[in-house]
Order: sequence, then structure tokens, then C-alpha cells
Amino acid sequence: MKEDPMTAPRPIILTCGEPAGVGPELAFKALAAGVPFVYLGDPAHLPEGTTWAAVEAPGDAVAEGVLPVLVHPFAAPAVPGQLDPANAAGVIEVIAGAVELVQSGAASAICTLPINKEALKRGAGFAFPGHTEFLAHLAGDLPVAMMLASTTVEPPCRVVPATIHVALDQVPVLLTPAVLEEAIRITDQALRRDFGIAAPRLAVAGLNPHAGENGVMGRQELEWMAPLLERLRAEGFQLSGPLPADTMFHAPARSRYDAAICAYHDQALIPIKTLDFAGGVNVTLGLPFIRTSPDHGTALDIAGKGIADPASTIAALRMAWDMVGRR
Ligand SMILES: NC(=O)C1=CN([C@@H]2O[C@H](COP(=O)(O)OP(=O)(O)OC[C@H]3O[C@@H](n4cnc5c(N)ncnc54)[C@H](O)[C@@H]3O)[C@@H](O)[C@H]2O)C=CC1
Ligand SMILES: NCC(=O)COP(=O)(O)O
Repeated sequence: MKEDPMTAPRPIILTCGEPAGVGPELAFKALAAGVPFVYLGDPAHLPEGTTWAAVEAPGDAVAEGVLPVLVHPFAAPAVPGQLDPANAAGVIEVIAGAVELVQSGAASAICTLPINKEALKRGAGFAFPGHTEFLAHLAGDLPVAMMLASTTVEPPCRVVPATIHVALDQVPVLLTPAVLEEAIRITDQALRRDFGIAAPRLAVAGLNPHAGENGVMGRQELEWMAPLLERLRAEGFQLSGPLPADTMFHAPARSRYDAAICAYHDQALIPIKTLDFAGGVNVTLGLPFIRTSPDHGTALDIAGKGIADPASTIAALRMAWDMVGRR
């Protein structure tokens, strides 16, 4: 049945992600989010017995309790837990298709189910280490930042790694004043626009143990991080740091800031995934459209067993919908 396009809410596109992972089984469970979304993927990959209906356009209505599916046929069936290179191209096409739908105005946001980066690289020569970088490219090679945000802990834990999917030995090379400044600026703006925080407070982690301890355990903090933060404070940014990363994530420390800008992936993601694995949401900041994702990966070890927890996907859909409302 077609809805009145003037009044129908434009739904979120939930991309299928890796079909051999937990994505397909999370899609139906995610109806519990109570926000409008449509699944983009191959219905043949959904668990047997899933109640779904094909729709032609994102806004087409289906009965309550039925998963609406924008059908994107894949090359091969999916065997839970077993990656198939034949399906890599389909996974990439679905992400690109979702971007087209949101950019055309047919959808309000994108929520991505997890992909297996290695599978995409080996199966389709995917040139990006993750959604974040691919979406930035599709949006016109924009500078973006990756934020992971808790939804069930207080004070909240929000983290932004200034370098993202890079090898640890590259971090000191790639973490430059320009890269850190960009992460600070993008995060400050996104907290205002998408999280309703009028005067964001950012805490910046040092790179070295004890934030270098005045130069005895590394010099980046003294040589350029502190001067950069000083310059940005003079512009009006509310910044603390560079702080020792090991002591900035306990609850009293988190109450002093709205988001932590970290030097590298694990410095940022270990605290949030420890504090709120079930409720964590990954958000790409700086895109012209809204994109969220559960914080976890493809979980091949449990795929197909029906035990995957939908909480993070539900939180991601709700966060995207809140952002739609704010914008
Ligand atoms: N946004 C994305 O597309 C993301 C993709 N990945 C990709 O996922 C793949 C696997 O990554 P891993 O490091 O193994 O992390 P993972 O999150 O897939 O799994 C880590 C552990 O958490 C469990 N787990 C994950 N999600 C769960 C859920 N919903 N319910 C219950 N248990 C759950 C898994 O069973 C496993 O024991 C990699 O290829 C990685 O690149 C990882 C994170 C995000
Ligand atoms: N560890 C987080 C992660 O890999 C998410 O990456 P992306 O696919 O959202 O870019």
C-alpha cells in the first residue's frame, strides 16, 4: 500500500551489512526500536520464518510487525558464519544505494549493519577500511570523524579517535596538529547540531603514557598538542588536555566533558565498548546526511544462532531518528 508522500515519515535505511554475519537476524529484531526504517538487502539472507514484505520505495507502508524490505539481490545465498567473496560486491552496492536514497530525499538517515572489512577487500577489492571512510568518499571526500556514543551509562561516554582505522605504528605519523584540529572542530559542531549540546566541552587525550609526563615519556604533548589546544581555546573552544588517557574515562572524569578526542582507535573504543557494549552507537560526524550503526561487528561466531543482542542496533536506529528530529 502506498502512503501519502506528503505526510509519511521518511524512514531510515537499514543496510544489511555482511550477510553471513548477525546483520540479517538483527534486522527483524530491530523493529522493536519503534522508529520507521526499511531494510535494504537480499530477503533470501533473512533467517527462515522472518515476516517480511517487499516495498518499492522507502516510504511504502507494510503491516505492523512486518519487516519492510527494499530488495537488493545478491550473487549468492548466505551461510551464517561463512564469508563468501561472491557477496562482497552486493554489500558495497547496498551501502552506496542507501547513500543515494538519503541524498535524493527518499530516506531520512542511514543505519548500517556491520560489514566484514577483510571480506570486502578480498572479495571486491574494497579500497576503504570501513563505512566511515567509504561514506566520506561517497559524500564528496569530506572530512569526517567517527564517534562512538553510549546510550545507557551516566555520565555518557562519547569518544572520537582522531586517527581511525590505521596500524598502531602509523599513529604517531598520522596524528598531526591538522588531523587533531579537524577532529576537534567536527566534533564540536556535531555535538551542537546532532546532540543538542549548546556549549560542548571536549577532553583531548595525550598520545603517550601519562600524556608524556612533561616530556619524559614522549614529547608530542609538549611540542604541539598543548600549543594547539591553547590556540583553539583562544578561539572559544572548551578544551581540557592533553590528558592521560588511562584516567579520563571513569565516571567523575566523564562528568567533566561531553566527548573525548582520542589519539587512536583502541584508546577510544576500549572504554566505550567496556562501559556500554550493548548500548553503544557509532555515528559518522561531518557528513551531510545522518549515519549511525551498532558498535559491534559481524559476530560470525554467533551468526545464525538467533542469540545476537539487538540492543545496539535498536539504540543506533533511535539515535538516528532523534537526529532526524533535531535537524
Ligand atoms: N560498523 C561495522 O561495520 C563494524 C564492523 N566490524 C567488523 O566485524 C568483524 C568482526 O569483528 P570483531 O572484532 O570480532 O567484533 P565483533 O563485535 O563482531 O565480535 C566481538 C565479540 O562480541 C560478540 N558480539 C558482537 N555483537 C554481538 C551482539 N549483537 N550480540 C551478542 N554478542 C555480540 C561476538 O559474538 C564476539 O564474541 C571484523 O571484520 C570487523 O572489521 C567491527 C566493528 C564495526
Ligand atoms: N571499530 C569500529 C569500526 O570498525 C566501525 O567502522 P565503520 O565501518 O563504521 O567505519
